[in-house]
Parts: sequence; C-alpha cells; structure tokens
Amino acid sequence: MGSSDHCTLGGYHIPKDTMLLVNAWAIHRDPKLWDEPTSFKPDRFENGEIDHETNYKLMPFGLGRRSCPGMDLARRAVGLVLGSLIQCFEWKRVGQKEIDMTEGKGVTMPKAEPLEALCKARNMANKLMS
Ligand code: HEM
Repeated sequence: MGSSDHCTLGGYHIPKDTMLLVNAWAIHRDPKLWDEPTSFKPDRFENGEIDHETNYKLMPFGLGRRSCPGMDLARRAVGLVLGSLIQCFEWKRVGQKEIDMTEGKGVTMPKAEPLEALCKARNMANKLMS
C-alpha cells in the first residue's frame, strides 16, 4: 500500500502512491539518539526515560494505526519465556570460544553464526512438568 496523497516528510517530497519504509534498524542505532547505541545497556530503559507517547526513537513494534496489535501479549510473553528458560534449564555454550554476535542478513536479524548451546533441565523443572 502506498501514500494516499502527495505530502512532505522531513523536508522530502513524497509523491502519491509511494511505498515508504521506516528504517527502524538505523534509528535504533543512531548515535544522535542513543548513548553508545550498540552497547547492551538495559538500564537505559529504566526510570521511564522513554515516553512512548512522545518519543519515537524506540519502535520494535512499529508505530501508529498499523503498529503491532500483539505488542501487549508479546511484551508479557518475552519476559515469561526468557524467565522460564533460565529458571528451568542449565545452559552451557559448546566449547570455550566466545559467542560470535555478528549480525547476519535478513529482516528478522538472524545471527551470522548460529548459536549452539547445551541445555539440561534443572530438578525443579522436572517437578514442574510432572
Ligand atoms: C516480540 C514479538 C513481536 C514483535 C517484535 C512484533 C513486531 C511487529 C512489527 C514491527 C509490526 C509492523 C508494524 C508496522 O507496520 O508499523 C508488526 C505487525 C503485526 N504484528 Fe507483531 N510483533 C510481535 C509479536 C506479535 C504477536 C504475539 C502477534 C499476535 C498475537 C502479532 C501480530 C501482528 C499483526 C497482526 C501485525 C500486522 C498489523 C497490521 O498490519 O495492521 N505480533 N509486529
């Protein structure tokens, strides 16, 4: 689906019927918007620093009328799934080599080198499942 009419966005003229894609990958790594954009710093999201009503620099679920309708479910599920994987299993990497975090190509950001890991159910997980 393209733009329904001519318009100007950020100084650029957008003709009618243009398909415009937002490069969230670049916005999420823009050093003008983020301090050390490629560092893992979860504390940057503490204290409600990012106000989702007025601040559009974080958009993992898109924005506006066509944003992801599964956002609330996904936000709950991600924490629950990750917490369950950590709580129920013991995880080990294969070998001693540091895990290569290089990004591969693709819309869903695959790892360039697939992650291989060993997992073993903890005792409490067996109790939980039985
Ligand atoms: C971590 C998990 C998820 C992420 C990161 C995610 C992200 C996104 C993004 C970026 C879009 C495109 C928004 C746009 O075009 O601006 C989208 C659309 C959509 N998502 Fe999700 N999503 C997730 C989980 C889910 C779940 C759990 C559901 C359903 C149960 C869901 C259903 C949809 C649907 C139906 C659309 C299309 C909406 C439309 O085109 O009007 N998503 N999602």
